[in-house]
Amino acid sequence: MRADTVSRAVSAARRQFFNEGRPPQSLVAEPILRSWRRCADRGLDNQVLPSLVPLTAGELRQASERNERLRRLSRPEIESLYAEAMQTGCVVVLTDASGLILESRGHAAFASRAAQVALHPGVDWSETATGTNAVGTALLEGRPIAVHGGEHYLDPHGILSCSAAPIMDPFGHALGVLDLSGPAAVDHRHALGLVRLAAEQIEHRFFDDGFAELQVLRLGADRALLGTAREGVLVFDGERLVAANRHGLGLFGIDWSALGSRRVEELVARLPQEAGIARIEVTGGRVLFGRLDGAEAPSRRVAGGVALRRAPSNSPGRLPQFGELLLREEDERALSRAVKMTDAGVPVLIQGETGTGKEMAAREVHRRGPRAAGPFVAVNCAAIPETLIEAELFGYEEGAFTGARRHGRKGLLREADGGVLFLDEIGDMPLALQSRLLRVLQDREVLPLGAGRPVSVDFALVCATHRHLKALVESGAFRSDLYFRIAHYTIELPAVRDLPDRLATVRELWRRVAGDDRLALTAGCEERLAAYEWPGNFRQLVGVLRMLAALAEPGQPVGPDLLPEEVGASRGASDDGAPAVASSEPADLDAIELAAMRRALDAHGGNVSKAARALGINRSTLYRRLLSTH
Ligand SMILES: Nc1ncnc2c1ncn2[C@@H]1O[C@H](COP(=O)(O)OP(=O)(O)OP(=O)(O)O)[C@@H](O)[C@H]1O
Repeated sequence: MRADTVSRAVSAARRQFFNEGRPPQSLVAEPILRSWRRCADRGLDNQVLPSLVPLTAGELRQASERNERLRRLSRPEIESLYAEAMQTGCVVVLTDASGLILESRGHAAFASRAAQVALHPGVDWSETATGTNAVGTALLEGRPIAVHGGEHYLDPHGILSCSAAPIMDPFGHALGVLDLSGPAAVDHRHALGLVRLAAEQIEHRFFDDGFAELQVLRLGADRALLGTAREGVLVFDGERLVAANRHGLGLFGIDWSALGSRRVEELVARLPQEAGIARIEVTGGRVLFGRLDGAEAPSRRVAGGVALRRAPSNSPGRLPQFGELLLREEDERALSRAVKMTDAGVPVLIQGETGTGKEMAAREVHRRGPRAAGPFVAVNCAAIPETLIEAELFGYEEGAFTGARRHGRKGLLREADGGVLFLDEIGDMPLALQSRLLRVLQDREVLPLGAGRPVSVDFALVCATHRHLKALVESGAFRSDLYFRIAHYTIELPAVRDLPDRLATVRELWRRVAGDDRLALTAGCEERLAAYEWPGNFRQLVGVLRMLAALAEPGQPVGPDLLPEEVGASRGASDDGAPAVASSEPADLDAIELAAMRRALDAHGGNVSKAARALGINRSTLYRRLLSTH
């Protein structure tokens, strides 16, 4: 009903704007209208999907390499949004600073529909290229934005509903955009809040390294915020403010243009002199809680920050662990043996359902083995288009085929020389390529396309699959000789539902994810998490825990009412009597979002502009959300 009203308003707005050439006052939010105007001024035709040529796989890889830090720091949030995307039929998208899609993961059914409008890696989603859309418009507006259905400039994009948040570095430059996109017909009202929180988490991670020589002041109106992504962070080089996160700037009502010019004394009366958390007087006589880490406070660094956020890695009574992986003891032993196997040149095959940690295990085997100083080259055999996989793996010489790069390409097998080659989803490798791979493994030589002579290679091989490889061999879909070549030593990673003590697993993962003793799960919430079957295994479980940590109110235990519906319903037992949210509080994400908006409004005396600013959304969005809930 509400969605109908909104989409009727948007249809009327489109009619007025595109057919009658007049501005649709108040029928769409201001940023959308601004964006429509920009597109119209550029002469973009709203009825035609422009032909967007995606980057080649090689060019995309180069773009990914250029954005390696962004991708690395975004990985945990992409994992948790991926879990969300799988549950809500969406895809999660990461772009670079220009709007080029670097990664897109999520629900296969929607991903293929999205691909019809070129929402896939290698395509430019800047506003200039694709008209009003969440990614491009968030980049231009410099803030999170949702663009639903007909709010997109191009008619064919009406099938999409997208929420995006720019990821800003500590100096105020956009590094990329995180986006959740799904079908327009489905109401994704909590998506914007989730991407905004995820972007904040990523931005916060940029302060974990790179500022060792400087003074890093962490501030919050509530001491429970310190150490979380919601703390304000200000970095001083001597007296001068040189970097900050948006919460830090927001506390003083300034923006990134203040970097380089503001001095310490213009912001705080006095930096803390003692280790640990102190009360700090800031401009205007306000008192905040703060902590100083940094060059001139080495003892403070030890006593203060890092320990608050990172739980000690050697706490007593820990579960068996291989690197970051939580495992059964027998799996830990099996993985230690795998390190010896790769050392001895024996290929290792890791089997397990999706999200059981196959890639993490392979990386750890590389990290612990004698080839740790060499490269780790991961190839997802299911993700590379069949037509490209040969060139990608084996490389080619200059001029080998039309469209080949000028100087040829080395190929991933040769890139892995001296290190570990990880062939993920090996069960999906086309049969013809299986023969070529087998030859490489036998001869330890690669023959690039168009090359006269083979080139010798030396890598350790780790393969992984979620498929039952033996059954594929029996059905003829996988070569038996290749199977016997790669499956000398096989490890089967367990599904979460098969772990011996799921409660202990949930607790240990929560300890890592929350990283803070002040964020606790209620016993009822823990029980439901332990009782659920977790079809997406650790990936899904970690994703849900990250979502809970992001939604948690500091100082309040997290109850089962914040759990996704299917997880919350996993057990009929009553809660432990210590619910995170009082029983009068709402029970789903939309309602939680609404409660957060109401609280923000209360906190700002009903001033919508201030409340919207505090929530990181624009005023008209806040109005729209509040009005749509009546
Ligand atoms: N055993 C584990 N202990 C802790 N976290 C885990 C474990 N396994 C997986 N994870 C979490 O799940 C995420 C996904 O892991 P990974 O990519 O290694 O799984 P996978 O089995 O290779 O999945 P897929 O088959 O879908 O590619 C990791 O980033 C991590 O957060």
